[in-house]
Amino acid sequence: MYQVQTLNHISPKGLEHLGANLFALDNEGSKPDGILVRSADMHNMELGPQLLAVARAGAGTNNIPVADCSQRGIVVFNTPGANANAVKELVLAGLVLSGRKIAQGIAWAQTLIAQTEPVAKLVEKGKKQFVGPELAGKKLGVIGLGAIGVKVANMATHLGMEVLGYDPYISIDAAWNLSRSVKHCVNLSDLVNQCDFITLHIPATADTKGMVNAKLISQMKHGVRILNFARGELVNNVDLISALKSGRVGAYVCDFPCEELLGVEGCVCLPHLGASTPESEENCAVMAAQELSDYLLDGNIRNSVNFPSVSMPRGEGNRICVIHKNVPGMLAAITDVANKAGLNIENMTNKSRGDYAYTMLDVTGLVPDEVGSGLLALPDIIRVRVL
Ligand SMILES: NC(=O)c1ccc[n+]([C@@H]2O[C@H](COP(=O)([O-])OP(=O)(O)OC[C@H]3O[C@@H](n4cnc5c(N)ncnc54)[C@H](O)[C@@H]3O)[C@@H](O)[C@H]2O)c1
Ligand SMILES: O=C(O)CC[C@@H](O)C(=O)O
Repeated sequence: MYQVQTLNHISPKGLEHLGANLFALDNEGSKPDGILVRSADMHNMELGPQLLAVARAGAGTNNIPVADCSQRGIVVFNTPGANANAVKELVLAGLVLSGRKIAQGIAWAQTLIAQTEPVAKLVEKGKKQFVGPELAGKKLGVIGLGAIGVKVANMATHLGMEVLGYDPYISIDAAWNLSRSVKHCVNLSDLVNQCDFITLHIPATADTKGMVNAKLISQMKHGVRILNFARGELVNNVDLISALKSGRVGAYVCDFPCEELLGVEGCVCLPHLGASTPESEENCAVMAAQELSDYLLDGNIRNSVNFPSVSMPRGEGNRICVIHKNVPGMLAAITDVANKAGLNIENMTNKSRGDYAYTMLDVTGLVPDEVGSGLLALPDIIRVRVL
């Protein structure tokens, strides 16, 4: 029985994929084998030696200590694309909110109840302060053309916008899905200096944190409207607030409120609602639970952010799963231990990713305990499981 801890609310539709006879859900989680998480910050969490995997029901994994997990042989999964439509739809709202001063208009309309003049008269007198531009005919810059960025870019072409995209690491799949009317920018300056609206769809990493700063803003068009449904850390808030005050930035719509942004004129903060639809919560939970179950029960890895994708159909015998360093001689050393134990290797697969690699052997015959201990005694072996 595997113990699974949930650190956030995970849609019950996803949890149904963890069969009650094989998995025990334990929210106190003293010694979980697997963790299901959404946005809970795991950086200061103590991760026990028994922990095998963390499945993020969502896209961003910056709340998880991924490098530390890799070193300890903990597989981290995410759910690529599972919430992309939900975010795309909220970006549509964000585009309109950034231009038409809707949030400010709604807040103002609420104040009219206390006035002496009739509300309808006050509305017609006051509405001119909330005039804002249409989207059609304007230029939208999409930074990051992954699962969400591609959907946003394609949607914007249907709104009559001219769309420019920047992503030096775009995947082949994403490129195939991108509308051919999206203009490809080879550098960021080329995108930011011509766009009326800019939307961010990149992960928060050491390279991207604080990417929207005074220097980049100085290259943008005066009055540019910026949307951030990716991560708060991508934007230097001090620089952004000063640009909002000077009018260089016309509006900032973001999904990541923080102390300094609240109450700033021109800034519209949503409470991290990008993925908050029943459909997306369910998609993410189902995908994350399936990934976790497939790894815990059969050792297969799909959609990991720190280990390679490795899957093999399960045969009759035992399966030996080995997480190891990506260094020469490992396969020979692993198969040598199996051979010495008299095991016949029926099927085998091995893949590497960066500094790490994963090998699975399907063997006939019972696997003696000394195989596990023999493998673990080898240099550069991180984790061994016999399933
Ligand atoms: N607001 C929300 O609730 C919500 C929901 C989902 C995702 N997100 C955030 O949005 C991000 C993107 O999600 P996704 O599903 O599209 O992820 P994704 O991995 O499919 O796409 C990210 C894209 O960014 C590109 N990229 C990376 N570094 C870049 C850089 N320096 N410049 C330009 N492009 C760069 C990658 O090549 C990739 O194509 C996530 O990492 C997450 O932080 C937020
Ligand atoms: O779980 C959520 O509500 C947000 C998820 C989102 O930030 C993501 O990166 O996928």
